[in-house]
Amino acid sequence: MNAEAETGPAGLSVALAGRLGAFALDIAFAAPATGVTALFGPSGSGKTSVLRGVAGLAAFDGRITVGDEIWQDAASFRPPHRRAVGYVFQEASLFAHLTVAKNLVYGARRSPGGVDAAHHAEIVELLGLGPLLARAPAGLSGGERQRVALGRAILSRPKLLLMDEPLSALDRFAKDEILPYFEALQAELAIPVLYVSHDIAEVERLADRIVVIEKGRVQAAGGLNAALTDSGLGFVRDPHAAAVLPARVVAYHTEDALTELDLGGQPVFVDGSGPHDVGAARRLRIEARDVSLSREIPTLSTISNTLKVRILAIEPASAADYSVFLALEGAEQLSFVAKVTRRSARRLSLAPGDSVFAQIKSVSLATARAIGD
Ligand SMILES: Nc1ncnc2c1ncn2[C@@H]1O[C@H](COP(=O)(O)OP(=O)(O)OP(=O)(O)O)[C@@H](O)[C@H]1O
Repeated sequence: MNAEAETGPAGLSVALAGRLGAFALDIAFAAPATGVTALFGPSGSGKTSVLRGVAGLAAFDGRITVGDEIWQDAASFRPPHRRAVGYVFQEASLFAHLTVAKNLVYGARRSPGGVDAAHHAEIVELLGLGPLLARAPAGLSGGERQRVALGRAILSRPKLLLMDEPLSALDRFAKDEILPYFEALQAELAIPVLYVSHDIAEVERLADRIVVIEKGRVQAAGGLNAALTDSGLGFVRDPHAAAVLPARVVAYHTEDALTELDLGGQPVFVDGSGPHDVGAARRLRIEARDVSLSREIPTLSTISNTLKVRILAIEPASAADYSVFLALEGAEQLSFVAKVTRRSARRLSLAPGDSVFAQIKSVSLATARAIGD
């Protein structure tokens, strides 16, 4: 996967270097003007330090530009209060003595345009905050508090949204409840979002791009699909390793309750997901262990999703298995991975460059969100 720096003039560009005690940070990456860029990496790799540096809360050397604004370079350093960031932390720090309604407009009152009623109504609607407005923070659940914190951050009209593991303090149930709100909101945001996480399931659902950080350095950066299926990165070694691919809804087949999508020119059928808007972009999640390979079109099979693919590479996954890296025929930039036994790979004489058929046992819509470009 190649590091990419092309984001156009309105994007975010970050280059920071410096020390925090014994820890050395030296990173550079770019993010497009819209969409979610996940900063992903192990604990202590420097993710929070990057966000703090971007917000001006930690003083590193370097250069930061947001749209046409220079926040920092060799000659200048904007202090934190002059960097229009919305910052959402692990634990929402709401004002205990103010209602949700007043917490929400706290940031907006200080923003240049003040409170915009239409924007306010839209954010309240997207985050489902209406029923909470009169409540005090003390009575809210963890997920509700995070929705309020996110609403407040956005109503301050930031040029950049920073989210530092906003779901990590929540249990799985609360996470599942809040994720659809995050997805809906992020699809509407017209600013770059940096999202720190070490939960790959969150990244699969929310991110458009990934910057992998390790020991204070950028290990890799690129689009979600490319990162998740990069043999050089660790994602494919997870037992639940999955690729996430952009698809478009073509039709809903009422008689079978199946949604048909177009994946790089090939049809894919997804069940149980109800009617969808024809033409809408969606992301598909395909787990490597749900993919099997065949030399011929499997006709006598109950599996309905078969994709024409080309083998890019074959690598050992365990003593018994290989990871087979695949590109979609006709849309080679889209990739996914099959986990197959070494025995089967030998039996089929699988080799890089071969055209084969991938049968997908289970394919799901990872989220209601599309993958941004
Ligand atoms: N003010 C500081 N002084 C000294 N060392 C610091 C300071 N702030 C952070 N560090 C160190 O810098 C390294 C990176 O920390 P950082 O919080 O950025 O990592 P992270 O990737 O966000 O980790 P986590 O996922 O655990 O939050 C850590 O080793 C940390 O101990």
